[in-house]
Amino acid sequence: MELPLVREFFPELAAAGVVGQLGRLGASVQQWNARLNLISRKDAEHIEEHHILHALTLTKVLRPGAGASFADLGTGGGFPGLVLAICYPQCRFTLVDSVGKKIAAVQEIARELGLENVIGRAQRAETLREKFDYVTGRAVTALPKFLGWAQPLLKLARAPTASAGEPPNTGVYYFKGTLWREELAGSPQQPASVWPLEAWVPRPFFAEKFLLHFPPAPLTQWAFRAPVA
Ligand SMILES: C[S@@+](CC[C@H](N)C(=O)[O-])C[C@H]1O[C@@H](n2cnc3c(N)ncnc32)[C@H](O)[C@@H]1O
Repeated sequence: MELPLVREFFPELAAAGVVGQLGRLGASVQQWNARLNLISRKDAEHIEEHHILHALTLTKVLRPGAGASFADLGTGGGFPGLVLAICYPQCRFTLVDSVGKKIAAVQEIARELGLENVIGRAQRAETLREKFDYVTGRAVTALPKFLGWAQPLLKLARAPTASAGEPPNTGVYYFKGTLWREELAGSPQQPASVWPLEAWVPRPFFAEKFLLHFPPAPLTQWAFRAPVA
């Protein structure tokens, strides 16, 4: 699969030689989608923009060092997890979804692409007990609930970044529309950074879509309970 938009908006990835792998990922997910509803039919037709490009916006801010560990919660057809696994072969990715057949497909896609840095977990995110440097998610559940699953999975000690001297940027990365403000109103846990995706990919599909970053927080900060009405 040719990826002209990826080449246009992520020339650094073309230089890094990963566009071919991303194209094979797109083709493989489309093939699987014909058998199994991994992603919606409309999204499958626009897989480059809706899934690959969307997930790639994370590479504008992530700088994981070698050996860093990621959990992608509610990965569905492997987004953003599989895209990141291609971009960061030096890191380890645990892709989690409660639907077993989606994880079976994601594992098969990873095998077809020769991605040795991916493992799948068919289980509910809230039952995970491992620790990770990064937790990612898109379109999984409301933010307070997602943060409640994700924060306990984060290592509190910061992992090294790829370039010495850069600030540590581990934590939770979640994609969300403008609703994020409403969902976190009154919560002590506010994002440390909010990036509008349109700044990186100025196309209508990315309008009002954001990437939010929450650094690892001690228990007292993430265990927020909404006040009883
Ligand atoms: C709308 S899909 C999004 C999939 C993918 N993140 C994407 O952006 O294309 C939401 C996924 O979250 C999964 N999910 C929902 N609740 C979950 C939970 N508690 N633990 C693990 N996966 C969950 C669903 O099975 C589904 O595959």
